[in-house]
Amino acid sequence: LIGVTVDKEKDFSGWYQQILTKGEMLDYYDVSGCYIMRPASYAVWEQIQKFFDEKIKSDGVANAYFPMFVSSKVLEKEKDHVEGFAPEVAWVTRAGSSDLEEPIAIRPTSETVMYPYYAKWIRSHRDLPFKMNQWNSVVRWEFKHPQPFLRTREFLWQEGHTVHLTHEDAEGQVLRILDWYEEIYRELLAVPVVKGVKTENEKFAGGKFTTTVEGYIPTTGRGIQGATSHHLGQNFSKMFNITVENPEGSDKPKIYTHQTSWGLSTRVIGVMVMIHSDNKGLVIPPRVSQYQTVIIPVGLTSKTTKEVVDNVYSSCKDLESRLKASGIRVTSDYRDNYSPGWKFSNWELKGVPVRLEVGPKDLANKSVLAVRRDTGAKVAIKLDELDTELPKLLDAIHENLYQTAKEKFDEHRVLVHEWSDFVHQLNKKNVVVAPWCGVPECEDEIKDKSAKQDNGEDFEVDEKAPSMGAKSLCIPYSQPELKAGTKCIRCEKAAINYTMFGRSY
Ligand SMILES: O=C(C[C@H]1NCCC[C@H]1O)Cn1cnc2c(c1=O)CCCC2
Ligand SMILES: [Mg+2]
Repeated sequence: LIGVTVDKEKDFSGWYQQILTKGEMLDYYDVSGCYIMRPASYAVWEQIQKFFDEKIKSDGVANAYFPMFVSSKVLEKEKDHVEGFAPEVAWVTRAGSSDLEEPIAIRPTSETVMYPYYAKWIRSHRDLPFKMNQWNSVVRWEFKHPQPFLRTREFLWQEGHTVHLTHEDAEGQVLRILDWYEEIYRELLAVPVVKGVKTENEKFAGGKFTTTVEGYIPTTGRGIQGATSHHLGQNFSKMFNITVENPEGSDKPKIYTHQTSWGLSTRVIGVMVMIHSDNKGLVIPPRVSQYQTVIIPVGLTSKTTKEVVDNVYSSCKDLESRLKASGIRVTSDYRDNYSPGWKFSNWELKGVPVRLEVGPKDLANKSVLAVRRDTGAKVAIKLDELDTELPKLLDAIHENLYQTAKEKFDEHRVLVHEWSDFVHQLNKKNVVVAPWCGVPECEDEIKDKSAKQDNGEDFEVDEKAPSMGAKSLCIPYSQPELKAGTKCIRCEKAAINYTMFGRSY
């Protein structure tokens, strides 16, 4: 097993594929666009599930499970948002050698699966707020170039769907979930994101408004949508007749309920890897790493006496059980057919945050040598202080990963007021915050006119690469002050806000 042979800056997608497979996070599968999540990446997803499940349960959300199959008459009930995506819907048309009477869709999302039953179960305003979530997988038969974790034909996610008596109650739900999404990124994945609202062009067509957390990939200078939380208004309750009797009296008209839906998927793992990992392999933030520490015996040669060897191994095993008892996710590498040096590279490839080297000299000093994966720094830690020092070291690593990524994002998010500067900044791997008029046609124009090189030439179209046109990423909640008379970055209309634009995934 050799290390990474591709440079992150020179061949980003080749590098990305290599560290995922060599770091044993993922393997390729014989159905195109589908991948195997191996334990190292599934462990990340489990940490995210643990964190988020606790939050939503504290908010009164119940988990449930609905069938993955959707009949065509039900799926096509939500006309406007399905037909836009219809090419992505996968259908079952045959079982064994006999064709099905009616083809059956595999869920691409579960609105049309769940909402007919919401209409059946929700009768009185006392049933509200009604909150359910599914941890499941969905299928979208994407035709664009697949990317592990970022664009796959099946992915794991959670999809939350809530029902409220009022618009405001639903809005509160949307924003609470958005805050928890931001917290997953910041506190678990050490990834900074910008919270905001999607423009009319980019929002979920079936909803009222879409909120989002937007990430940034420094190597490509591209923005990436991290998760979305939608206010659906009464669009779906009118379509599926999800109503409650009026609390003010049964003679009053029934109330169409106000709904939300929100989703975060295994795409987050791809974002984390792309931001933190390096040319030695994966760098996994400690709070989501399958193993936070790996213990490796060192300093043993063919001349070392059996007594010393045994003492090193027994000390390692004691250390391992002590750290496990204090809640650290620890593993060890006692393979006697590999050298310590080989092991160091192997565990760096896997991205384990801290390596503990344990040798006769260390034990003589009653210490171990801790080596950080993020900076490579080495620090001797007293054996009897490990229980307190190691958690601190892991938190320091998390903080460093987050601050490093935040500085990069802040440095590459530039304020632009002149169109002549817009494309130039994109070509310097920046995302742009610019005054904007809010008109959808203007956004289309910005996308068309921004797929340019600095000399004004178009980029040659590479069907494998995502487009070079800049999309709106979000209207950030934190807005620069909009001075009266400020013009839209692209057209001469008055600007109504500052919007973040960027090339994206
Ligand atoms: O899925 C959503 C909205 C919503 N679904 C639930 C989780 C939150 C949010 O993603 C949008 N959407 C995306 N993609 C597709 C559809 C779709 O509705 C329907 C048809 C197939 C492809
Ligand atoms: Mg899609």
